[in-house]
Amino acid sequence: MITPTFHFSILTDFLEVMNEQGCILLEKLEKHVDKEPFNVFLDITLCALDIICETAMGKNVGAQENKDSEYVRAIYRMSDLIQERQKSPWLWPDLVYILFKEGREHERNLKILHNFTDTVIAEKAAELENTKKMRCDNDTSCEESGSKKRKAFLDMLLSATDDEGNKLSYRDIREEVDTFMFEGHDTTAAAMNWALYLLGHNPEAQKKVHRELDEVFGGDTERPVTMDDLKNLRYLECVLKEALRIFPSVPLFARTLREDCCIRGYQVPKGTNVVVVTYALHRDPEIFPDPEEFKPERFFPENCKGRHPYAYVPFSAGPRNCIGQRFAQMEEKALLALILRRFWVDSCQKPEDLGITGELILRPNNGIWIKLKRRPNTRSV
Ligand code: HEM
Repeated sequence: MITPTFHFSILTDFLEVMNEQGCILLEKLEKHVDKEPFNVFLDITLCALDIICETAMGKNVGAQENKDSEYVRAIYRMSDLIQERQKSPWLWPDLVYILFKEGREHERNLKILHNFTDTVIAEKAAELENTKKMRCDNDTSCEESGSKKRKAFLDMLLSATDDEGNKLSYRDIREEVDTFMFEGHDTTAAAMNWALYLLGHNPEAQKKVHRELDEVFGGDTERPVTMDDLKNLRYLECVLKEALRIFPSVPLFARTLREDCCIRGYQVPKGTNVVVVTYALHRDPEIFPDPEEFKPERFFPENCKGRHPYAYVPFSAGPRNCIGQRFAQMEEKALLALILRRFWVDSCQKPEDLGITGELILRPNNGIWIKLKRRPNTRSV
C-alpha cells in the first residue's frame, strides 16, 4: 500500500527539497574552507533531518538553523533512550521502565513527538479536504491559484487506500510517519558521512568523482542537481555502494525462520531467530577480495556479474526490505554531488580514532573530522 508512494514523480519533488536543504548545508560548510579540521557529522545529520521532515510531513522544522528546537531535541533524546533500553533487559517491561526516570523521560519525549505529528496530520487532512474542492491536475500535483504545490509522503498516506478502498487510520498514519522520521535520516546521514570519510582517505577515487562531476555540471557549482544529473553520476553511485559495503548504516538485522533450513551444513529449525550481520557479510574475502580496501570499481556492472544477489544487502532483501532505498540513494547522491563539486575533502582520522559503534546504526562515536579546500576551476553562475 505504501511502496507505490515512492514513485518517480514524487521523488522528483523530493529532489527539490534535497537541493534546497543542501544549499543551506553548503553555506554552513563554506565557513570551514581552508580552516582547521572540523566535525561534519552533525551538520550532515541535521540536513538529513530537515529533508525527511519536509518530504515525509511537508513541514520545515529548520533543524539546520535551529538544532535546539523542542522537536529536534526530542528526536535525539528518544534515539539515545531507545538504545540504552535495548542494552538493558531489566528495562524492557513497560511497567518497570516507567518506574525509572529514563522511562518517564521517554514518555515526555514521546508526547512531544506525537503532539507534533498529530498536529501536522490534522493540518494536512484539513488542507486535503480544501484542495479536494479545487481542481487537481493529476495524482501528484495540485494547482492552487496557479502555483504547483509540493506533495509530502503524508499527503500520499492520507489518500492511500487498500484493495477494498479502506483508508489508513490516523494512528496507522502517525506510526508510518514516525517510522520514516527515525529510519529515514540517521541511516542516510551515517552513509553520507562514511562516504566523505572514505573519499577523504582515497584521493584517487575522489579525483575520479570530481572528473565525473565536471563532465556533468561543466564546473557550475550553483545550479540545482536534476534527475538527469543523478542518472549520469555513475562513478559516484559506485562510490556510495562501496561505502555502504564497508560501513553499512544498518550493520545487522534479525529475522525469525519460517521454515527449517540448512546453513553451511548446519540444520537450523524453523522459529529460530537469526541475525544477518551485513558488516561481516560484506567483508567475505571470496566475494570482495581485500575487503577493507575502498574500491568503487567493485560495483562496475562488469564486476558485479555472477555475484550472488544476497552477498551485498545494505538495504536488506525480500519482502521486508527497505522501502526508502531509492529515496536514500537519491539523497546521498544529490548531497554528495553538491558538496564535492565545490570542495576537496581531506579526512583527518585514522580508523582507530573513529570510535565505531554498531547499535541501531553504524556510527563514528567520535564524529567525522575533515578539512575542506575549495576546488580550483569551479565557477559560480
Ligand atoms: C542509506 C540509507 C538506508 C539504509 C542503509 C537502510 C537500510 C534498511 C534495512 C537494512 C532495513 C531492514 C531492517 C530490518 O528488517 O530490521 C530497512 C527497513 C526500512 N527502511 Fe531503510 N534504510 C535506509 C534509508 C531509509 C529511508 C531514507 C527511509 C524512508 C524514507 C527508510 C525506511 C525504511 C522503512 C519504513 C523500513 C521498514 C520496512 C519494513 O519493515 O517493511 N529507510 N532499511
